[in-house]
Amino acid sequence: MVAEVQAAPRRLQPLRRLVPFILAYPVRLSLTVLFLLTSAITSLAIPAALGGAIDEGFVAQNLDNVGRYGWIIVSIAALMAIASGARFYFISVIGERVLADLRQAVFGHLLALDARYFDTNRIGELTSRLNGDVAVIRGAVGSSFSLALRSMVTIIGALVMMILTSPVLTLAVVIALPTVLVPVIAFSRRLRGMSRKTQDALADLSAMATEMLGANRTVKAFTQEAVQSALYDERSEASFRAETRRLGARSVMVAMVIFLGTAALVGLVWWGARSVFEGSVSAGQLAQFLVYALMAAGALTNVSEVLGTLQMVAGSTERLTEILDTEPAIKDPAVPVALPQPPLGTVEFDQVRFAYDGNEPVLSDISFSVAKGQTVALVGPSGSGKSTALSLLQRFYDIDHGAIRVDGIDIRQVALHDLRSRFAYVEQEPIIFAGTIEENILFGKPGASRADVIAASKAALVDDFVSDLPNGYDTVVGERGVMLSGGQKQRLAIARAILKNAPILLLDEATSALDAQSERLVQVALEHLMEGRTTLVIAHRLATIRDADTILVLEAGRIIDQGNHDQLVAKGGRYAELAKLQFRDA
Ligand SMILES: Nc1ncnc2c1ncn2[C@@H]1O[C@H](COP(=O)(O)OP(=O)(O)OP(=O)(O)O)[C@@H](O)[C@H]1O
Repeated sequence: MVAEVQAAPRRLQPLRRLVPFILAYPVRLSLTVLFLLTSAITSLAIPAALGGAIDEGFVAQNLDNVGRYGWIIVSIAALMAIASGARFYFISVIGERVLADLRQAVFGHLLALDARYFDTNRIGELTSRLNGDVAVIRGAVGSSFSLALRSMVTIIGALVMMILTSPVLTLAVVIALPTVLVPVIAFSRRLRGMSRKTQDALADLSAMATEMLGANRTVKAFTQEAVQSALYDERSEASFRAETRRLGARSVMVAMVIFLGTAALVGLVWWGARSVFEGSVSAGQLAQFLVYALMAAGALTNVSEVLGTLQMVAGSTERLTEILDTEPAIKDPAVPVALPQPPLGTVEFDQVRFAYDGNEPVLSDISFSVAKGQTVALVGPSGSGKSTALSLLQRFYDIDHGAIRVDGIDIRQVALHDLRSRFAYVEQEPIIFAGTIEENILFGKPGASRADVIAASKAALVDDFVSDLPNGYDTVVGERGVMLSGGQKQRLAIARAILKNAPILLLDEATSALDAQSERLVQVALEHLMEGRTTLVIAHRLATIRDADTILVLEAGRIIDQGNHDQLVAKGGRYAELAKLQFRDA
């Protein structure tokens, strides 16, 4: 919203950011300029030939000359047609190319941004920038840029030809010009701020649609259809009103240009007729001059129209470059330290303290270590900071104090890719993508062979249900895996983690129990996954913590107790209470 206030004085400046994208294609750009100039020059030659036809043909009553000039005009027109077509093609292709590059750059950059960025920005708003704003630029880069360039060349060319044709008449035009230009410029200023506002309103709208459509089951379950629909209507109406205001202002501007332009033209014709009667200008010259003046005026109108569009493009470009300019807070170190090879699989938290956005610490003074192959269970009431600990280990956020080490190396000294390659993460609510079963498993290790996928599936007991599906591994599972049961989704996520074959397993156990049969299958799959790996598990099942080498009991972001199950039970106290209340099958 701050940017919206700043958008006005910056005017078309954001467009400069598109320049490097365009300059990346020098050959296409040169061809565009070549055809642009050819089409402009040829279109300027036609009125000159017309003037000749009038003076040497019509006024001199010489039909041969009329024919000769006719042929000249047709030849020029042919050249102009070819050049115009080629110009349209090349500039459109550049437009599409720039667009694809921009879209790719923004998406790639978004994926590289850190967790905190996504905590504070709405996903729907970001996808709207990626789609809506890119579309605005697409609409303009091909047509408006082309029109703006062509109009500018035409204005300059026509002006030169006007001076060559009749300096006196040109002087008259130059004197009359400000009466048209001044109001137009004043008005286009008002249009500026309006553009970004309408874009923001649109982004808001599309963010809401993305969110609500994604959550359509929740909407239905809470019978929120009418309420959300009304809310959407309200915002849609706001967007409509903003757009209407902008269109109104733009229409007034167009009307103004038409009226002032016509009035100026009538004055010019009168002044020209006077010059012809006085004998200082020939009839052919006047006709020629008027066509140039009309061309210049037409081009000027185009410029005023294009200016409105370009301001919109500037707004969209700005919203996209804002993303490109956002530096990820979590980055690779300048000189990354390599993790040991082969991996040791050890984890160490050393007096770690962390707070989300400078609030109360969510974790304080957290110290523990996990040896190779050990299983450490994190338990504690909701909100005690268990998930946060796993996020910190994967460096989704940077800690405020202390150190986290993997294989003895501070994770801030390691390249992010290397660090995260060391973990297999199984989330509480596994994320399943809209593709096929195989694609979902391959997410763990892109490029793995079908045989490896099947081996992982077998270990995760995914193979069982996949072989019953009509399309097997090529079965499309629907957005977020809606076509799979809860247990199947969990096993699919486990297969993905098995395929990744990382030395350290991070497991966030599902809180809700599946039915006994499903639960048993998931358990077997998990046992296969944990085999030979160091495991950090946020445990909700009694069976899991019973098997853990060490249990860390968290409360309000601190480790209040640790030991194995039997030791902790023997101690009584907080753990025993938790065990009674919190753990499934307790
Ligand atoms: N992205 C975030 N931004 C700000 N605060 C957060 C964020 N994620 C979690 N918190 C806060 O941090 C605290 C610890 O949350 P965390 O998810 O780590 O707890 P948890 O022990 O895993 O809880 P649960 O068992 O309910 O998942 C909570 O008070 C929560 O509100």
